Amino acid sequence: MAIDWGEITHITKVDPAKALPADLDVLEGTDLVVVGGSDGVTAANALEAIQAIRRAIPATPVLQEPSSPAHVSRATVDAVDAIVVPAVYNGDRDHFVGKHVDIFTELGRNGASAASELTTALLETPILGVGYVIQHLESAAAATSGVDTAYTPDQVAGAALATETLYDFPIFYVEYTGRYGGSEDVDAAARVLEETTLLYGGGIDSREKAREILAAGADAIVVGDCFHDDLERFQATIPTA
Ligand SMILES: CC(C)=CCC/C(C)=C/CC/C(C)=C/CC/C(C)=C/COP(=O)(O)OP(=O)(O)O
Ligand SMILES: O=P(O)(O)OC[C@@H](O)CO
Repeated sequence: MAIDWGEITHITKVDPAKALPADLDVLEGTDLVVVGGSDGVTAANALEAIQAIRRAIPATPVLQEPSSPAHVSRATVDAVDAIVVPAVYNGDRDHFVGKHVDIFTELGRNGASAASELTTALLETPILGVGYVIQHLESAAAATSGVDTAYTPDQVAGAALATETLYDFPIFYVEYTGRYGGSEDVDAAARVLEETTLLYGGGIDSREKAREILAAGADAIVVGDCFHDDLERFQATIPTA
């Protein structure tokens, strides 16, 4: 299904290494689901989560965000609307360039010989690059990506502008995963972006925080932990019309 980013204000990030709530109807109000995580993810648990979400909300786009090639399989790729691939501006070289060249080297090699099932599936599926700035230094995402320094708001704006004018990724992501970072970075990024979709994630667990981030200019908020930890709070993060 085509994704109309202009219509998306609430995104749920589902970690396949964590248990899903028994009743997934709670996802009814979210506009898009991303399946991904840094620790304990496998292609098998990712597929299980994707399939359960598809069954619960068949009209909602579902994306997979692998943080390693081991998280994807022919089945996961076939089951989602797009794959999102992070590139971390304030991470180490591997997590902005190295891993991407590795994965496409592998895909090219397979494509040139007996095309593997996974290569074929990937080449038929939209792959969206996401420019990330990871601002919570104690998070698993920061450890995974070699992030040891947070960006100032001016640098966040610079990374956002580079995303739009140089790298041409469709999405820029201010990532505070596990901690609420407030609206300053979003405000800085929103001032320079015209076309690129601006996402904020990290510690959103209330209507007030959701509103603050959207009011600062994010196109959408991403809610992760709260979906796994507290469904009542999760529901409060879904903006009502
Ligand atoms: C296209 C295919 C098949 C695979 C891509 C595999 C690659 C190259 C992935 C990119 C590796 C990379 C840059 C990882 C960054 C990790 C990241 C930004 C994770 C996002 O954080 P969450 O996983 O949501 O956060 P927590 O786990 O901390 O909650
Ligand atoms: O888990 P939380 O803190 O809600 O963060 C959401 C998302 O940004 C994780 O990638």
